[in-house]
Amino acid sequence: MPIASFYIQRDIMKLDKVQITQFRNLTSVSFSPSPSLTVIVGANGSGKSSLIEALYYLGFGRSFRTNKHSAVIQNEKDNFSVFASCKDELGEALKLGFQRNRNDSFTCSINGEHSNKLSDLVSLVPLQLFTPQSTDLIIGSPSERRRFCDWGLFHVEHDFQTLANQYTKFLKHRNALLKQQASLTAPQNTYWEEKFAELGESLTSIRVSYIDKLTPLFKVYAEEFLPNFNVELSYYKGWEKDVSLSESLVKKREYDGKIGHTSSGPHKADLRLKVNGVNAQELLSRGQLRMAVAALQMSQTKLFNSATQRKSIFLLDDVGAELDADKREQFIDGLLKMDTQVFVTAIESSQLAFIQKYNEKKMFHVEHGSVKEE
Ligand SMILES: Nc1ncnc2c1ncn2[C@@H]1O[C@H](COP(=O)(O)OP(=O)(O)OP(=O)(O)O)[C@@H](O)[C@H]1O
Repeated sequence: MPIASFYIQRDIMKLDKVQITQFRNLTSVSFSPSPSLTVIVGANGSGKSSLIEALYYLGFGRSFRTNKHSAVIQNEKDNFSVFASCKDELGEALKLGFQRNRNDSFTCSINGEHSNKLSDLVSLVPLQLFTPQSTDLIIGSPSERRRFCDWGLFHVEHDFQTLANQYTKFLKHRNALLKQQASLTAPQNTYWEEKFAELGESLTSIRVSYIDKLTPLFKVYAEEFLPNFNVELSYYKGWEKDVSLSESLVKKREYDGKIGHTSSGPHKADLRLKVNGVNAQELLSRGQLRMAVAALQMSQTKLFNSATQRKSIFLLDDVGAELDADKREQFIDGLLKMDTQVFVTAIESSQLAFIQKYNEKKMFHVEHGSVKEE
């Protein structure tokens, strides 16, 4: 039986012990985070972001800083590993692990059972990240925003990943036909386009219904974080309005043939954010863009909680950068109110003076790759 189906009901709640080995400058680190707020403080280069990056591997199987897995493996070592123990919703212990080797192979483990299917692990660890670079969600390419929606769908809709994988397979096949300049209307090829259109429409309807649920939640957070702006979220499905995907594909066949790939479909979709009627990046300051990202992520957290009855994990790296004290507090307050397990890094604890008010917190100090509880 595949591990994922065995563990399908075994949703994790909170990480209660973390062990990181040979990850950047973290040779061997072990700590027990708070189920609520964990604060990690340390000087530049001490290893704070590395610790966040290692946790991120449990939720995504990759880094948010580099595409080269070998860059995070400690110099002169052959692999790194991250282990975490947590309780599932029945209160039973669950042990999760991820190991990546220099030869690029990796292993996920769930209660000692090994798997090389990443989704087995990451489906158990609903995790979001906020860093100073998170403004890419708004100013970056549409793929960033599709990834954002798809994170929610992956964790909320059981069939989403299978559908998305099938769609990608048919997209690749249609693109291959276009590159070979094959006739898409030839009897042996029509199946591919028809099926591609059908999958594309299904993927779109699942995304549209997700965005419909997200939008009212986002409105509430946007009013809180960007009170002086009129913020609107809309979804571009990836082809022209008022026609079906199949009609759009027919219309663009010649054009697609020239460019050698498919120009219509949910792989071209986008989530658009307008502020006072113009694109958000044209009007908002960097700090305000970050607040818009925070509002998007908070609404995603809220939707995740209500759709699954589960709680998620939130990593906030370098929270002092370009978020003023009030906004930091508002952000962390909001996440903790939703019973999210929050990890925050800062260079100095004075950047987080407001955390005194939280009872259930733990503070750690990172120095030259070692972590001590304060
Ligand atoms: N593969 C590696 N092996 C060993 N050390 C590494 C590796 N990659 C990076 N480092 C070192 O790990 C240290 C920790 O970096 P990290 O980015 O975690 O620091 P940080 O505490 O977040 O600092 P800042 O506040 O400047 O962002 C750095 O000194 C870096 O040079």
